[in-house]
Amino acid sequence: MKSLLSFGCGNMAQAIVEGMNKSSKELEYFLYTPSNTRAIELAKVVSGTHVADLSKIPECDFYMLSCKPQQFEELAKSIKGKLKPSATIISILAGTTTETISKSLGVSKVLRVMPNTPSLVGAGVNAFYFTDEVGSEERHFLNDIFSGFSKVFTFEKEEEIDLITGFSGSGPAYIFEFSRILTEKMVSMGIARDIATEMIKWTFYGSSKLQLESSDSSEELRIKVTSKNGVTYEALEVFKGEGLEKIVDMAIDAAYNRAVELSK
Ligand SMILES: NC(=O)C1=CN([C@@H]2O[C@H](COP(=O)(O)OP(=O)(O)OC[C@H]3O[C@@H](n4cnc5c(N)ncnc54)[C@H](O)[C@@H]3O)[C@@H](O)[C@H]2O)C=CC1
Ligand SMILES: O=C(O)[C@@H]1CCC=N1
Repeated sequence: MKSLLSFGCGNMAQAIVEGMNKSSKELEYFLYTPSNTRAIELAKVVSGTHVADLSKIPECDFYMLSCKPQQFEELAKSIKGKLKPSATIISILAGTTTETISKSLGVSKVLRVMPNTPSLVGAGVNAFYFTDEVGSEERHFLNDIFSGFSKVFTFEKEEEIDLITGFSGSGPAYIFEFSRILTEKMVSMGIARDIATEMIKWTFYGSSKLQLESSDSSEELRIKVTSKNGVTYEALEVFKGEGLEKIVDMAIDAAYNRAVELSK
């Protein structure tokens, strides 16, 4: 059995570790957070081991960096030179490059991942970039483990990870925000909150399922909903008139610029 230690057990690490644990029994988990609480909680959920402090770090096959990019420097200082030398580092940090990780930790085998939170329910999207030093056996193992709870896309150019961050990494937040706005509008028009919440959730779920299972493009699927002189058309005209596409374009550029800023 291989082992993985996660440094940080926040929202994203929890989604990945729980996703892994549900889909595979090939890993033993070690969990660390500075304040202990969430590491203890996650250790219980995945029958793992809580690491109380960094004075003695267990020898593991994989170490996952799961703190915020801004917390990495502090983490790196506390773990440099204490990791099993043959281990592969998995980083989920937005922006932070494999070069920074390699230099800060004195390591060369790094998998940089851009995950997303639907990993928690087995429907994540994970983008991979490996440094050259990661061998094919580790690449296959990691690909299999992550594929158990997500769709894995491997990129050959590291810059592409920054590029896709504002799409698949941040994407769930856009969906949840759109979902929130629709739900609130429905409630304001008199529909009971619990009914509105369920109806919007199912509308998103059904639309995603249809999009995945249909051979139609998203545009064709949209056209099939939009009756001539009908209801949907009026709503879509407002989106068009108010510049929804431009707004999305600007938002994605802002996300990308931030990812690039974090990589410096
Ligand atoms: N939340 C998301 O949807 C996504 C997050 N990410 C990346 O995942 C990483 C974590 O994000 P979240 O889970 O959302 O943040 P979070 O704030 O929920 O979790 C951060 C975790 O790091 C721990 N931590 C803080 N300082 C530390 C230190 N010095 N050493 C070890 N652990 C430390 C915290 O205790 C906490 O458990 C970030 O780098 C982010 O860029 C990437 C894609 C999606
Ligand atoms: O907001 C962030 O910086 C991270 C990266 C993508 C999703 N969460």
